[in-house]
Amino acid sequence: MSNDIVLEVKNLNVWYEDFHAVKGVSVSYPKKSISAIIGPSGCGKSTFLRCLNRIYEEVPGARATGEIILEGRNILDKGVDPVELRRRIGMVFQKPNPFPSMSIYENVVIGLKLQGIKDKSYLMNVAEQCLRKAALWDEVKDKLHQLGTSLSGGQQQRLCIARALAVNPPVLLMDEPTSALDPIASAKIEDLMSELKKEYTVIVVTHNMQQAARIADYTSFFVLGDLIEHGLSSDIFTNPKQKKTEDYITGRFG
Ligand SMILES: Nc1ncnc2c1ncn2[C@@H]1O[C@H](COP(=O)(O)OP(=O)(O)OP(=O)(O)O)[C@@H](O)[C@H]1O
Repeated sequence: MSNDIVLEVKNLNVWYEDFHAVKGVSVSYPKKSISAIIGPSGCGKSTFLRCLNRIYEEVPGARATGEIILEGRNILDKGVDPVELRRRIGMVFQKPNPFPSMSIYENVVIGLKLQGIKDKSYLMNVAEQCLRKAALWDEVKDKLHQLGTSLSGGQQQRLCIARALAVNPPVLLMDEPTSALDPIASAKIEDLMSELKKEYTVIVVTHNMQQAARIADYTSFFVLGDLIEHGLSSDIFTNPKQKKTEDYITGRFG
């Protein structure tokens, strides 16, 4: 695996019982880049993303074969602790999901507290850094002890991003992170993603092709569990190699 690659997926297959949802997908993710996953509803985008930090396992009857190599290990191996894995591969969901009983500050530092870190000044320092990285600090610095759920939807999503960053994962997964937000809040998250790629690798599922074209360096196009095409977004959106990709991006199919 080249040094520039942080995550490499090799021949990934996923089944829900006997339904084959992801079919032999191979793709590599370079460090410090944004990759988008696009495709029609039900094509396996979320299933694929959910394999990358193994949360697919929470669906009874779901199983995956193949390899997902992170830091030299196949994360699908039974010996890999999923809790530890999720500290290396963070995730942000479609609907902002701050912990409802926790303050803004507690939401950010909970991952570190669960690791046994108690030093208050260290925790406050990390909270500030992560809220700054999530472009939320200025809006919340005077109310860190209010409930996370008291924030607006877009602020809650940035809080969830800050929470994911607190354990310093090299890879951040985002499953339609802006689809529940208004256009202004969405634009803020897009700007934030472009900022985050200076340090992190971001892999995002989106229904919004304009969003993929705007922010993603690379795009994967899925249909019915197959990866039809993966490449530079500039190629996928202006000069796709596959007829199916062209039909999809021009709105003739999907
Ligand atoms: N928990 C599940 N049990 C059984 N089948 C599932 C489950 N989750 C998803 N599937 C099936 O797997 C396929 C891929 O679903 P997935 O949610 O990954 O698609 P998607 O591309 O993310 O769709 P959407 O864009 O609509 O969110 C679909 O046919 C779906 O019905």
